[in-house]
Amino acid sequence: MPIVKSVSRAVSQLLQSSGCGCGISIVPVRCIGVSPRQVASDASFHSVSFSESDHPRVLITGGLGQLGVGLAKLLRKRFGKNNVILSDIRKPADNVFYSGPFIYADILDYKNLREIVVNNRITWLFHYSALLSAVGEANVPLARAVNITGLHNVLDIAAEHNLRLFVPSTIGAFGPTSPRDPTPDLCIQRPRTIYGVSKVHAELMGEYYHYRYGLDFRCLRYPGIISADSQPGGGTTDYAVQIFHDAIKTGKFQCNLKPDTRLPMMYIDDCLKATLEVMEAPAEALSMRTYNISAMSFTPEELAQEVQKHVPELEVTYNVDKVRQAIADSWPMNFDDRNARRDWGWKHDYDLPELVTTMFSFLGSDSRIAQAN
Ligand SMILES: NC(=O)c1ccc[n+]([C@@H]2O[C@H](COP(=O)([O-])OP(=O)(O)OC[C@H]3O[C@@H](n4cnc5c(N)ncnc54)[C@H](O)[C@@H]3O)[C@@H](O)[C@H]2O)c1
Ligand SMILES: C[C@@H](O)[C@H](N)C(=O)O
Repeated sequence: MPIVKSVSRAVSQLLQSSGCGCGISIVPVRCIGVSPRQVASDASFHSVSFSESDHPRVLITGGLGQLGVGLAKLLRKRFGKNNVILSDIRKPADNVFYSGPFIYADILDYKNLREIVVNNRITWLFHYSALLSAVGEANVPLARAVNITGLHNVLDIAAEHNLRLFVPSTIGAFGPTSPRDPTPDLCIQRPRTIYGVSKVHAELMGEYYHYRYGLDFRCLRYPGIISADSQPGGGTTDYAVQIFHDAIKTGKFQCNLKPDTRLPMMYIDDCLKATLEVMEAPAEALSMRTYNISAMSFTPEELAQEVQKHVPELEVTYNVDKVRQAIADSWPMNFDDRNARRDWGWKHDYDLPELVTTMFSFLGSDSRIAQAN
C-alpha cells in the first residue's frame, strides 16, 4: 500500500531528523507539526502556520449533501462570504453556485485537494464527504474508498498544513454491543455497517493525529439530522425527513422502519450551531476530541403523532426495509451528551414539537394546517 509505505518512511525519517529529542515510544505532539506525507521534503515550510488575521479561511468537502449548504450559509454569515469555499464532485444548483465560492474537489484526489488548500490559504476544513449508512451497505467498496481513503487524504493534508479539522461522526459509530439507552461518549464501539466502521476509524485516526502530530482535530457524533430545504443522502434516519414532504404532498407516508424504533434525532440548525461552537471552543475547554451531541429521541410512531397535530388526515403505513431496520436496531436509542454540555456549553434549541412546527413553517404547509383546524 503506497500510503502505508509513505507514512512509515516519513515517520522513520522524522524520528531520525526531528532533532526535538523525542523518543520513539512517547512522542510529544508539539514537536511534530507536520504530516507524515510531507515531513521529508519541506517540514520547515509547512511548520509555519498561517497568520489568519481575523477569520479562518474555510473549505467544506462534500458540501452539496444534506448538511453542507446550510453549514456554508452559517459560516459565511460569520466569517464573510468569500472566506468559505463549498466543494463537491457534483454540479451545484444555480442558487448554491451564485451564493458564494464553489470549487470541484474529489477527496480521493490527494494532489488536487492539497492544491486547493494551498492556493486558497485554507485554515479550517470541514470534511463532510461520505457515503451514509444505507447507501454504504449497497456499495461497500465505494464507501470504503470515500469514507476511509478519502479521510486519510484529508487528515494528511490537514496535518501538513496546520489546519483545524472538523470531521462529523454519527450515532452509527456504535453497534449492538454498545450500551444503547443511553450511549455514553466512551464505550464499546463495534458497528455492523461499513459506514459505522469508517466513522470509528475516523474518530480514532483523528484523535491519533491530534496526539501524534498535534492536529487540531474536532469531531461530533451527530444524531439523524432533519432539514427542510435539503434532502438526506441515503441513511437510516431519512424517514424522519420524508414524512414531512409526504404529509404535505400526498397525505400518505410509508415508513421503512418499525413504529417503535427509537433513534436520536436533531434539527439541522442545532447540528450546525454545535459544529460551529465546537470549532470555536478554546482548545483548553476540550477534554476530548470526539463528543456525542443530543437533542431529542423519538420513534416513527411518536413523530407521526406530532406530525398529525399539523396534518390530521396523514395516513401512515409501515413497510419495513430489512437492511435499514437491522441498522437502526443496532444504533443508540438515546445519546448521552453530558460531556459536550459540560466542556463547551452545548445546548440544543429544538425538541420534537418545535422541530415539527419549524419544518412545516419552512415547507409552507399553511393551507393544510388551515384545513386541519
Ligand atoms: N445527515 C445526517 O443525518 C448525518 C448524521 C450523522 C453524521 N453525518 C455526517 O455528516 C456529513 C455530511 O452528511 P450529509 O448528510 O450532508 O451527507 P450526504 O450524503 O447528503 O452528502 C455527502 C456528499 O459527499 C459527496 N461525495 C461523495 N464522494 C465524494 C468524493 N469522492 N469527493 C468529494 N465529495 C464526495 C457527495 O457528492 C455528497 O454531496 C457526513 O460525513 C455524514 O456522515 C450526517
Ligand atoms: C445517522 C446518520 O449518520 C445518517 N443520517 C444515516 O442514517 O446514515
